[in-house]
Amino acid sequence: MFNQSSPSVQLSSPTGAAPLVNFPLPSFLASTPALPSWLSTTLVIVASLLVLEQTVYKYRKRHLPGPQWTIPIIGKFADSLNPTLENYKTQWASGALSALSVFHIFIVIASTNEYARKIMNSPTYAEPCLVHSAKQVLLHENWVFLSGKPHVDYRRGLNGLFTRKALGIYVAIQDAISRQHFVKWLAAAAKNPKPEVIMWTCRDLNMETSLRVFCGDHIPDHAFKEISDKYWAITAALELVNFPLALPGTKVWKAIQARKVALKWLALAAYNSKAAMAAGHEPKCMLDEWVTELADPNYKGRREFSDHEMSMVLFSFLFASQDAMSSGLIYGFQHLADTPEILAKVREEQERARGGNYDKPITLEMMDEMPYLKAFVKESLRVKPPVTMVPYTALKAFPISEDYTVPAGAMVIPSLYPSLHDENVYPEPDKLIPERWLDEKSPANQNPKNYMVFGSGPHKCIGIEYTTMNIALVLANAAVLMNWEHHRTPDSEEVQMIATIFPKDGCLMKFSPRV
Ligand code: HEM
Repeated sequence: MFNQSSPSVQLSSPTGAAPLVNFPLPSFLASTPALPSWLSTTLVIVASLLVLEQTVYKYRKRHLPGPQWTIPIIGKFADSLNPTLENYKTQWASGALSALSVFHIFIVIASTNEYARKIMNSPTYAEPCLVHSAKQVLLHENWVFLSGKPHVDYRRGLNGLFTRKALGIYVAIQDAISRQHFVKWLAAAAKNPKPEVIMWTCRDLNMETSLRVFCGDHIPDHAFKEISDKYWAITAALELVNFPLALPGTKVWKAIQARKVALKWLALAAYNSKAAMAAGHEPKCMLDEWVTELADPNYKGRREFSDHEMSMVLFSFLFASQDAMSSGLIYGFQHLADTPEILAKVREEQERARGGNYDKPITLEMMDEMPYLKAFVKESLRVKPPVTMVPYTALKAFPISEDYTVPAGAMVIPSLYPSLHDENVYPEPDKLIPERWLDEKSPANQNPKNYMVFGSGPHKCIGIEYTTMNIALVLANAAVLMNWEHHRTPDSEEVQMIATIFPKDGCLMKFSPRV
């Protein structure tokens, strides 16, 4: 195909020194005098652009493991459309840092705990970009995209929404909603002798819990349904890199429409909450807590938040929690069903902590008496971490190691999964062993930096206590009110990656009342 005596395209290095590449043109281009000049010019331009693309890729990748060439224009787009944990495991195994490219977005993947934490703790070099579509979906002005001091200050103002006092309000809502959903689950199971996929039922439970915790009664019931029905469009758009234009009909466009609906209702809730608190009502949800805190004369931070701004904050919480929490709940159910000895211990603890009275709503004080359940939740999230990696963007050239600098503008992805499956810290890393969290001297407890389920650094998850409390509470009520059998399939242990991770078969369960 290539002829040594053909003319060549030369590309200079950025320093202007020797050419980086001297690429011979294919002989059919060089020696076809019959081609019209416009066509040969076009072909030369196209060939030059293709060569440039490869050269830039190789220049950025340098010695990192990864494909030697990138597929023209789209790169590894096909893989990013259908990501698998197996492919990522191969990528992680290829090196502490490795590279690939999708739609000209150069991506560096970090697999070790050291590099993952370095990326997440270097705010001057890198900031979270979540996924490529996140700014379109969440809106550019959303607080989660702030960095440095403005981010720290804004976040400090939100910490009041996750205090123990606030969690005490939320726990009552979570308890009531989980019971209502279990009644529905049992009624549906009584009518249908076959096991059912719990992927959707868990997502519905989580959506209603989140919206009621965030908004209480400040939005009507049909708003829950509308947000819930449309939310899948947002999940579906969370590919690492999407088709670049949000044209009508594309996944990102559909996600934007769903966000508009959610923001409309959340802003109405903010408006109603402000009115209710001004009228002297008791705080009953997260918004009420927020509005009350802002009105407290001792409160030091910023006091004015528009309804739209509040709606964007709540939407950031919904966005951060809907997929991750649903994943955590589904694997919680699956893990308990697959390990009856652990479920038996959870039930024994429930008996002790609740004195056998399961009609009484769970309180935070009761949850303090459930260390085994909390250890189980922590371990279940470790074995199957909902978030396996968190994409960041390099704000400037980022000298991540002695011999490699991530180019400015590249995506740089700290992977969480490998840290959570490090066998030096978690012997038998794929095995579910809640006890490893009950022994303070265990390697798991001695190496807290490896527990990356919620990230690390200034953007570490703000909802950690909220999350563990909610998953623990749902499983606590489920364990005492229901029995459930896992219908195992060849795909039960296979992982499907849709923003977060789920069992590939959707997790088939058969529920029955516990009498
Ligand atoms: C199983 C459930 C959850 C998991 C696994 C999870 C995990 C994470 C991870 C890995 C990050 C990125 C951290 C980083 O960049 O260092 C994050 C950020 C965040 N999470 Fe969560 N999360 C969960 C639930 C929640 C919930 C329930 C909320 C809110 C109610 C929430 C709110 C947030 C927010 C707002 C951020 C961005 C924080 C910032 O930029 O400062 N998450 N979460």
